[in-house]
Formats: sequence, C-alpha cells, structure tokens
Amino acid sequence: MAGFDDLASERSKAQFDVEEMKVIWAGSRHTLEVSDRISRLVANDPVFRKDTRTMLSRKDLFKNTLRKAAHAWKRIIELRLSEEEAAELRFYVDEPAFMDLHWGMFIPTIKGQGTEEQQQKWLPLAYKMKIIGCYAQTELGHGSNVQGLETTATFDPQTDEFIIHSPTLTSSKWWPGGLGKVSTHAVVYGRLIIDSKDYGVNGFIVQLRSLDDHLPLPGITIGDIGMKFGSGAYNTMDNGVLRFDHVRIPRDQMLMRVSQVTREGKLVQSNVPWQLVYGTMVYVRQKIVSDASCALSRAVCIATRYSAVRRQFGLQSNGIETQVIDYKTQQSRLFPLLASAYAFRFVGEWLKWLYMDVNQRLQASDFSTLPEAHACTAGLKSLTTSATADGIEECRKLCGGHGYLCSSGLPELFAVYIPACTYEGDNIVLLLQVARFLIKTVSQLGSGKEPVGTTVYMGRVEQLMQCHCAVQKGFLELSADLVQAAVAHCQLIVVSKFIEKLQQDIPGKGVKGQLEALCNIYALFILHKHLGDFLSTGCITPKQASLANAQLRSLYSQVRPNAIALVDAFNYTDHYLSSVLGRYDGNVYPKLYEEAWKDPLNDSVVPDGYQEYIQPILKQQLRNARL
Ligand SMILES: CC(C)(COP(=O)(O)OP(=O)(O)OC[C@H]1O[C@@H](n2cnc3c(N)ncnc32)[C@H](O)[C@@H]1OP(=O)(O)O)[C@@H](O)C(=O)NCCC(=O)NCCSC(=O)CCCC(=O)O
Ligand SMILES: Cc1cc2nc3c(=O)[nH]c(=O)nc-3n(C[C@H](O)[C@H](O)[C@H](O)COP(=O)(O)OP(=O)(O)OC[C@H]3O[C@@H](n4cnc5c(N)ncnc54)[C@H](O)[C@@H]3O)c2cc1C
Repeated sequence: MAGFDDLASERSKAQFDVEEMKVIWAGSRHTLEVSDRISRLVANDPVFRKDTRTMLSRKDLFKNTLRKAAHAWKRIIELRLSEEEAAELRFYVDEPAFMDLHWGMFIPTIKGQGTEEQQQKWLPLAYKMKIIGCYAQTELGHGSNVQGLETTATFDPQTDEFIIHSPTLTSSKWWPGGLGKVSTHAVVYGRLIIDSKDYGVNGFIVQLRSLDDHLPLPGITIGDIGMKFGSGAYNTMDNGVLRFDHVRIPRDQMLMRVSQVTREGKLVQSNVPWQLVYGTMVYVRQKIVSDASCALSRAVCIATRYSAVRRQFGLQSNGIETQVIDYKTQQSRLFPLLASAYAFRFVGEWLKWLYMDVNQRLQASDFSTLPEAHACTAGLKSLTTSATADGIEECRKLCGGHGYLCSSGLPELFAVYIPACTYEGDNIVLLLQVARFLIKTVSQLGSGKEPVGTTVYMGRVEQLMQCHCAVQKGFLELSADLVQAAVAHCQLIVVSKFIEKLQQDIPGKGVKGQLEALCNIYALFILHKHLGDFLSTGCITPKQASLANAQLRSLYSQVRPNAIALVDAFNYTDHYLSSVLGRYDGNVYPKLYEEAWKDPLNDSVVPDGYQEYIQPILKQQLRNARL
C-alpha cells in the first residue's frame, strides 16, 4: 500500500530516538504519559467524534457541543480525573466551548483578582460546576481600549450595592465566549462610579441567569452574536451579547484584591499595582503561546506526512514519481514551520515559568517583573499567533487541492485558530505595548545597563530602537516602525530560549542534534525573512547573508530524513489530527475516496432540486431544438 510503505520507509530513516523526543516535546515523562493516555481515552470514545461537525446546522452543532461537554464532565467525575488530566481531556476533545472560558478565564480571574474571602466563596461553586462563568470585558464599542469601556457600576450607599448598567448601545458586552446561551455568571468589567466620580475599570461578579430555569434575571438582556467565520469551527462557541438595565449586586461582588470599596463608599487602593486588573490577560496570553505550538505542530504534522505520501512528476528509474517532500521548494516552505513549532513549544515553556515567577513575586509584594511579564506575554502572543495562523494556511497550500477538503482537517483548523490573532488582544495593539516597554528599556540603557541576548539578533533590536528613538518623533508617528522593532525583540526571545533549551540535559540518541538543526533553521529562516533589517542595521554583511542562506539549505537536507519522525514525536492521535492526509498509516487515497461518499449530498444520486429547477431547462431546450 503506497502511502503506508512510504511512511514506514520514512520512519526507518530516523537518525534519533523518537521516544525520547516525545518526552522533550511533552515536557516530561509524566506529561507524556498523561497526554498519551487521555488523548487515547478521548479518541476511543464515540461521543467525542469530530467528523460530522461541518455537516450540522448551527443549532445541532451547538446541542452536540453541550452533549460533549456534559459527557466530558461525567467522565471526569467517573474516572476521578485530576485537574491536569481534566484539562488534557478538554484539550483533546478539541472543540471551542463555554468550558474553555469557565476554566480558562472565569476561574483564573477570581483567583487573580478576588480577595481570600471572595475566592473561598466563589471558587468551590465554579470548580464543582454549580455555576458556569465567562469573562465579559469587551463591548460593542470597545475591545482593545479597556479604559474606554462604558458599562457602569455605580455604588449605592443606601443599599450597599453596585448598580450595573449599560448606558449606551456601544456599552453592550459583545464577544465574551460562553455568554450567549450557557453561562450563569460573568466577571463583568465596568467603570466604578462612587458619588458621581469615575474611578476607572474594575471587575464585578454578576449573576446572569436563574440557576433554576436558566432564564435571564430581571434587567438582563442576553443572546448569541451570530455565526462566525467557517461552518463548524468556532460556531460551537456561544459568543454573546449582554445588556444591563440597572441590575443590582451586593458590594462584596466587586473583585477587591486590587481596590476595595468600604461600606461607607470609600475607595481604598491596596499595595498591588492597579495593572493587576489586567492580570487575567497576562495569564491567558502565556497559555496562547503554548496553544500556538500545538496548532502549528498539528498543521505541520498533516503537511509533512502528506508530503511524504504525495508523489508528483519526477519519474524515477524505479518507475515511480518523486515524493513532493523531496522538492527543495517544498522543504523551504515546510521545514521552517516544523522548526517554528518546536521553537514556540520551548518559548511557551519559558513563558509559563516567567508567569509563575511573577505570581510568586506578587505574593511577596515584589512587582518588579510585572512590566516585563506583560511585554513578553503580549509580544510573544502576537508573534506566535500571527506566525501560526500564516503557517496553517501555508500547510494547506503545501497539500495542494486535497488540503482544501474538510477531510484534510486543515480548513477547520485554520478557521478555529485565526481569531487567536485578535482575541486576548489585537496583535498590533499588543506589539505597541512591547514597543512602549522597549522605549523605556532603551532609555534606561543610557544608565550603563547592557542588553543581553544573541549578538546578531540583539544588534538588530538595538539598532532598530536606536534609529527610531534617535529620530525623536512622536510615538504614534513612529508606531509602524516601532512594531518592527517589537517583532525583532520577540524573535530574539524565541531564538534565545531555543538556545537555552539546548544547554539543558537532553537525553536520547541524536535528539540534541535534531533540535540543534531545528534551532538553526528557525534562526536562519528568520534572518533570511528579515534580511533587510539585518543588513540595514549593519548586523551582518551581504557575504554573511549568502553564507547563511547556503547553511539553511544544507540544514534542510539534514532534517529531510528525520522529518516524519520529528512530527511523530508530537504523539498526536488520528482523532486529534482529524485529517485523512495526516493519518499515521499514510493510507490517504482510499480514505479520501471513502470520506467523499459520507457527504450528505451523496445521499441521493439525483440531488434535491434537480427535477424542480434544472430538468425543466433541459426539457425546454430540447423542445426548442425540435421546433
Ligand atoms: C492595550 C492595552 C494594554 C492598553 O492599556 P491602557 O491601560 O488603556 O493604556 P496603557 O497606558 O497602554 O497601559 C497602562 C499601563 O498598564 C500597563 N499594562 C497594560 N496592560 C497590562 C497587563 N495586561 N498587565 C500588566 N500591565 C499592563 C502598561 O504597560 C502601562 O504601564 P506603564 O504606565 O507604562 O507603567 C489594554 O487596553 C489591552 O490590553 N487591550 C487588549 C484587550 C484584551 O486583550 N482583551 C481581551 C478580552 S478577553 C478575550 O479576548 C478572551 C478570548 C479567549 C478565547 O476566546 O479563547
Ligand atoms: C473568537 C473571539 C473570542 C473572544 N472572546 C472574548 C471573551 O471571552 N471575552 C472578552 O471580553 N472579549 C472577547 N473577545 C473580544 C476580543 O478580545 C477583542 O475583539 C480584541 O481584544 C480586539 O479588540 P477590538 O475588537 O476592539 O479590535 P480593535 O482595537 O477595534 O481593532 C481594529 C483595528 O484597529 C487597530 N487599532 C486599535 N487600536 C490601535 C492603536 N492604539 N494603534 C494602532 N492600531 C490600533 C487594530 O490593530 C486593528 O487593526 C473575543 C473576540 C473573538 C474574535
């Protein structure tokens, strides 16, 4: 069987220990064991099938999502899964749904911005799924500009309550995931008003629906905002619209770790920086970087396996055509994405450590690294999601026509993934945050502080920043250029963290050698992609540039025999990949053919509507022809 033999032959060429690489990719033997066990548990459960998603109506699709969520919860309880195992199960169910925001934003917000008492009251309810929460910050009129939010939370000293209100159409909450049809509660971000004075944006816990009949509570207007990009895709998520008409909540439902409002209506600032109100966004952004490595590796796995199975032109002496993975153009498009997947994996590991370190310091009232954590999470979220969205589309193109079929898994992966460039912060807006941080850092450099990092890459950032700062025009005037410097800074971090990973103990025959090749491919690919920066800032010479390009080509040849093994190391099940082109066994053509007949359009030989609309035309034309 062609495809199967091709992949088996590819696997025999591997020059490194794939099982050890699986541990490196997973992060530890323990994590590998958990993800392997849970991914197979999900793959073998018929309730979690994904192949019909694109054929369901929005209502049936959503009902099926609720069914899966209920089944997932039941399995978590039945099997007594740990929090880690439960998170893995939700990950491998692989369906955007309200649970993501309940566990991924509502709970972390209460943990990060609630007082001890508020955590003790609300977290047990949320952990036991007695309430379902979402994160309601964005409004119809404002998303990026958080300080522009219009929802009001006015303190009423008579009743010791806040009155939550939507004063304008544009103040309607708009986009929050899980809000439209499911959530019973929300963390609502609104303007704190005391005695007609506006104290800026804070978070408030607000109940939205009755826990008895799920109907919206008095003063609450709530619903779904409608179909989104793609057919299946993100339409399993009820992104919602929410309006308040003077809804009253008790004073103790304002999240008060950052600021407190006393019974007398006095605002008291605690000793933590007010920016902690934005803390959930830092947490989610570091998670999004790890998610980028998962999404990109998934697309690369599909495209790499298919590139080894697909043969086109180049008839060889043995009478068979050439594998497209052997074409240098295919390698120059595919292998940088393979290297990027590994690079994002490792920078995501570091970012997770940085986030935990910042949190530990916050506990000790050390806020010194919060600005860097914000800049790193914002910048790396922007860099990795943009590269991943473009990379998934490139993988679709690397698979030719069959990449455009839903059965390839790539169109839906693209449709589900691309909003990551927007949610949790528009990517350009976030790069501007990095630029602000860099300007502050460069201004401190005058005090003799030396930047650290990979020489050529560091030089590029420094030069780009010096050029821009030297021009001394306004920030806004320079923002397009400063974004360029911000990207350069984030790429420096990715390369540096990959190099640091290589300095760790890396067991397994040939494993370190493969990672070194991938690190060099990532670094040289970025250098090649941004050659103008490196040349214009004098970081490299034209001669060095051409040597770098030659080195890149030879690295592709080094990776070629290991490509299939490098994607096998992701350890993805066929269920998770959900792709005929990316099947582990390479049995592509028979399965493509089989899948086609499952389409409802093939339920009847003569399609509905033919007799009603098309046949009359043909008959009329026949009659005309006989006249
Ligand atoms: C763009 C900014 C950062 C602008 O902030 P601003 O206060 O209006 O103005 P500024 O002067 O630039 O900043 C003031 C200051 O706050 C700092 N700061 C800003 N953001 C953070 C943070 N996250 N952590 C820690 N610090 C932060 C900035 O560095 C500034 O500090 P500085 O004054 O320079 O010392 C902010 O408005 C923002 O983050 N916008 C993006 C909004 C966003 O990300 N929304 C996400 C909604 S939830 C979502 O999308 C969930 C999707 C999940 C899913 O569906 O899966
Ligand atoms: C699938 C999805 C799920 C979401 N889930 C949630 C959720 O659960 N909870 C929630 O609260 N929100 C959610 N959101 C909203 C999301 O966080 C916002 O859409 C996002 O923060 C971008 O803000 P915006 O829509 O206002 O974009 P805008 O800021 O209006 O962006 C429009 C354009 O303006 C540019 N721009 C804006 N400001 C500047 C500036 N200062 N300088 C230069 N250019 C600028 C941007 O770069 C962009 O090109 C979700 C969105 C999506 C798509």
